[in-house]
Amino acid sequence: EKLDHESIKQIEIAQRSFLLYVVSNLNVLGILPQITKHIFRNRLKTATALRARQRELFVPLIRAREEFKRKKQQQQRRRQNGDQVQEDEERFVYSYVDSLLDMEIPEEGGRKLSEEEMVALCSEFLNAGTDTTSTALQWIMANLVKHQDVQRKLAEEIDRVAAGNAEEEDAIREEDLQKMPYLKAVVLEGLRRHPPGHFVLPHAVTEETEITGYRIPKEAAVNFLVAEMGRDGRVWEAPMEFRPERFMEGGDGEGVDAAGVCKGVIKMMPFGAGRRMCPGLGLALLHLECFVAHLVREFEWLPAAEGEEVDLAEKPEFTIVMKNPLRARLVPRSRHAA
Ligand code: HEM
Repeated sequence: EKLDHESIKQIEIAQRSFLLYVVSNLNVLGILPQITKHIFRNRLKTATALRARQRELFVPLIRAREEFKRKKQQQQRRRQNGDQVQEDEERFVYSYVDSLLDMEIPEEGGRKLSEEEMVALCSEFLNAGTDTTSTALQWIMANLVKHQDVQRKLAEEIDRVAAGNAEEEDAIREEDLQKMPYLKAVVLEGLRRHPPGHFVLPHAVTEETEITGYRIPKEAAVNFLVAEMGRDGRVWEAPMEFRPERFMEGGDGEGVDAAGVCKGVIKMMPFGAGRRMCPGLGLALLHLECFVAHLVREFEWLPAAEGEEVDLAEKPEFTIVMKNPLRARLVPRSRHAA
């Protein structure tokens, strides 16, 4: 909140450059790394330079936070000792960086994280929490442009629920979102049809195991066909069609929860499953519902030009993005005209 626009822009550039470079150039180092790290040493050099830029941007912020935290802790100790402490205006809200500063690694003698490790974790956290959500949002809005009937039905639901809000209150409240089942269905359908990740992060088994006749060797990389699961014709009717109604009463997705599970069966898994499932699931759904509700409440989303079709072709980046990014014509909804 306190960073100026330019500093945020710099972080955005550093994050995006790092992410795109690593995804398209460093995967090869996973194969025989002892050899490939020499053959592709220039790629490693570029990635190291991109990481150095992140360090340059993040370390001052991490140190400033550490200092602020120390000051707050001192104030608290003095207050506990009965001293008069001048209240400063800034509240202390426990943040992700605070959790990194507090962390101790029991397996390594309780040592703290190094700055280098904190930079890497901040970078992963920022990418995990932004690229995924913005990709999902773009796919959902693209489908709303393509399916005007769905958009109309959604706009009606939003208006109906938000109608009771005070005139000057522009924002849709979090509790309003709970009363919008069709909005939830639109978001779930977006995640089913276009999961931002077509795979989860690679997993491995700690011991050799057998699953339905397949031997999984110890430490072999295991992954899941996330996108295929959501598009499986044996589970979903007309799986390639965007039909939020399927998540409503009587549909083939009725009862499917945010994690993609219905009565103990995993029908889709855009957030992964099990212990390493996405920890940001709740926040992501809240963001998506909140953004979609506001975007649809404020504007009518129309094709960019008469007869222009929305192209649903995919392109792999860090997530699977729209090959041709969404172009749309936005018309303010009439409630503003009054
Ligand atoms: C639509 C939005 C999102 C989708 C589709 C998504 C999806 C995923 C998936 C598929 C995984 C891998 C799970 C696995 O390997 O089994 C994952 C991991 C992760 N996600 Fe998300 N995610 C989203 C939003 C977020 C947000 C908002 C945050 C943080 C604020 C976040 C933080 C993380 C982190 C830290 C991990 C790694 C967890 C671990 O390795 O234990 N994600 N996410």
